[in-house]
Amino acid sequence: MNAAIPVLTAQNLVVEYRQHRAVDNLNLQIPKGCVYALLGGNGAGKSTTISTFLTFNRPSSGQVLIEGESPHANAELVRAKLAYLPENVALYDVMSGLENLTYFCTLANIRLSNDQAHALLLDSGLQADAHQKRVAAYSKGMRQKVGLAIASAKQAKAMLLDEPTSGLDPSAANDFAQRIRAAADRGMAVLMATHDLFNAKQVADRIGIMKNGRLVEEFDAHTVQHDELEQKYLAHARGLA
Ligand SMILES: Nc1ncnc2c1ncn2[C@@H]1O[C@H](COP(=O)(O)OP(=O)(O)OP(=O)(O)O)[C@@H](O)[C@H]1O
Repeated sequence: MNAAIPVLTAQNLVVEYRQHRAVDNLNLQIPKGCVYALLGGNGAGKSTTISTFLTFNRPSSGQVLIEGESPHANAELVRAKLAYLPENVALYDVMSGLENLTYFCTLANIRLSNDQAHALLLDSGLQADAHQKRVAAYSKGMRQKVGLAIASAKQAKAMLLDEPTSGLDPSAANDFAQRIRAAADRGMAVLMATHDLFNAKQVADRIGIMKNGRLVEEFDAHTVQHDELEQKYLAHARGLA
């Protein structure tokens, strides 16, 4: 792949539900190794953007691209290149974390040895004594770690996360943020929709604020302090920006 091509691109993306424009001329580029946090109030269009990359929605006009190719023209791209962690990671409750990981990898034609599966779970932060326990007994944070292990095993080029830290206690949210950062540092591109400004500041390289389907502001996360970020966010939410 040409290194100059971003992993995830939205080009003049418009997504409409009947008459309602949920995403309005969105332009985004997320290169390898970048964590992009998409902020915005309820109904801003964040989840619709993520769903469009996953081909759950079709663009009304414009396009999304994965490494320069449209997943709407080649559906295989989503399976081969993306990992998706929704707010509640869908796993089989009757199986252990280890069994879920190997099962989902088998579906993706990836064979893991027992040692590789344990190593992936450990690397994703799931403590060893939980690997063989049924997922029914897992906390939300533990389920997410299995989701991260699946994403790592797939060697996904990009990970899409919707509200990943909602409902996690501060310590679990911090731990999760560090795992996301580590995945990006290994080269993954990450698009994360979140209401968690603290987490966004902590983990992201770029931050975009959406309102009424439009990207109203975008900046380098390292150039703003947490309180500035909160002020920017509130100014857009209150219509003052
Ligand atoms: N399946 C759907 N059918 C019709 N309208 C929808 C559908 N999904 C979302 N919408 C509308 O599209 C707009 C954008 O919704 P979206 O869920 O993308 O926002 P969001 O920024 O993710 O919000 P939240 O933070 O509440 O999850 C909203 O006005 C929402 O009501």
